[in-house]
Amino acid sequence: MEIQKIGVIGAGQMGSGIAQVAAQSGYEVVLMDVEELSLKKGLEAIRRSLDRFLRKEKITQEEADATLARIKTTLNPADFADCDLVVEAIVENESVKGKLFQTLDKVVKPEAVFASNTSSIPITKLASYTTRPERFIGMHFMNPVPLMKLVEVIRGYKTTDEVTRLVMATAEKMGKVPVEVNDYPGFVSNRVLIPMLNEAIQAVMEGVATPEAIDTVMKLGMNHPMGPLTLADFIGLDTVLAIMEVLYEGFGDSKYRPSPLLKKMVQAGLLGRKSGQGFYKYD
Ligand SMILES: CC(=O)CC(=O)SCCNC(=O)CCNC(=O)[C@H](O)C(C)(C)COP(=O)(O)OP(=O)(O)OC[C@H]1O[C@@H](n2cnc3c(N)ncnc32)[C@H](O)[C@@H]1OP(=O)(O)O
Ligand SMILES: NC(=O)c1ccc[n+]([C@@H]2O[C@H](COP(=O)([O-])OP(=O)(O)OC[C@H]3O[C@@H](n4cnc5c(N)ncnc54)[C@H](O)[C@@H]3O)[C@@H](O)[C@H]2O)c1
Repeated sequence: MEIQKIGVIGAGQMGSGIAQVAAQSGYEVVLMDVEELSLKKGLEAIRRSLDRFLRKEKITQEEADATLARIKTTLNPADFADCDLVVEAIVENESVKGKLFQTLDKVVKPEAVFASNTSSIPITKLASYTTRPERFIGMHFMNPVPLMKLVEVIRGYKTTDEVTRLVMATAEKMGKVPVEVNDYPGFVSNRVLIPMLNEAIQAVMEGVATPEAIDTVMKLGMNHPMGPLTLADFIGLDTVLAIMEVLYEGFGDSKYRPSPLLKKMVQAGLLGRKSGQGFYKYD
């Protein structure tokens, strides 16, 4: 089987980035969301990113135009019927993702591969919502997708070798470096990263230091490109909380208990950059 047409569901931070790199790599792309406004915002984010590459002469105007021409948007899952690969990047919630995959399973051709960009939810669990667990896999991109090289590839319990090879090759064609990891909550990336962010949030709650000071310590002390609070705001505090809850539930270990401050901020709608405020304010 060859991948020619890729469906992407969710036009948020990750979905818009995945649609962009897929289209930049020559794939035909269908991008879906629940409302026109989200699709419009997703396309705007893609244009902004392409403009940045244009300014740095990393791409030509023709390449930017061709990339946008390869992306079709829709609100209708039926438009995914002839996709070869469908990548899901919607809210980090198992039952919402499961319901979506049940819908897709009925309309997308049986030989198509389903991939989830989930940050933490076990792939074997998500695959169990479909009738094609052999053709279900985790394809975990990093934020911001156009810049970050890594794609964590996670097999479910029933994922075939053929599907794993196909998805690794697709990630390479997108200019990414696929790394295969086993199917445990948070995989490798978030099992290691997100507890660090949660601990930094705990340090803010306990008054160890201000967010600015904590970020400066990690940037100058550990050469991190972004401090942990800036990164948490960048990822989205709702997503950071959802990942901690998956780790806590998945491992049953109190070391993964989400910070009460994190919970309170999400309850207050302070989700970080995407809501205009988190630990910092954004224009
Ligand atoms: C949660 C999960 O499930 C998994 C995850 O993703 S975990 C999060 C993983 N991601 C990270 O850890 C990101 C850490 N941060 C970084 O690496 C860097 O801050 C960054 C690459 C995001 C930005 O780099 P920066 O130097 O801090 O800021 P900035 O100056 O804005 O950007 C650097 C360059 O990239 C460009 N750039 C940034 N975002 C871009 C985008 N989306 N598209 C195109 N270009 C972009 C900027 O234009 C800038 O270009 P110049 O060199 O010409 O100035
Ligand atoms: N933010 C990150 O740094 C990051 C990195 C890697 C993976 N992820 C994962 O990617 C997924 C998306 O995260 P995000 O940060 O892009 O979130 P986001 O909030 O920016 O975007 C999610 C998008 O999905 C749409 N959506 C929600 N339910 C939908 C449905 N049923 N059908 C179609 N569209 C729907 C929303 O309207 C929104 O536009 C999550 O599983 C997250 O854990 C996030």
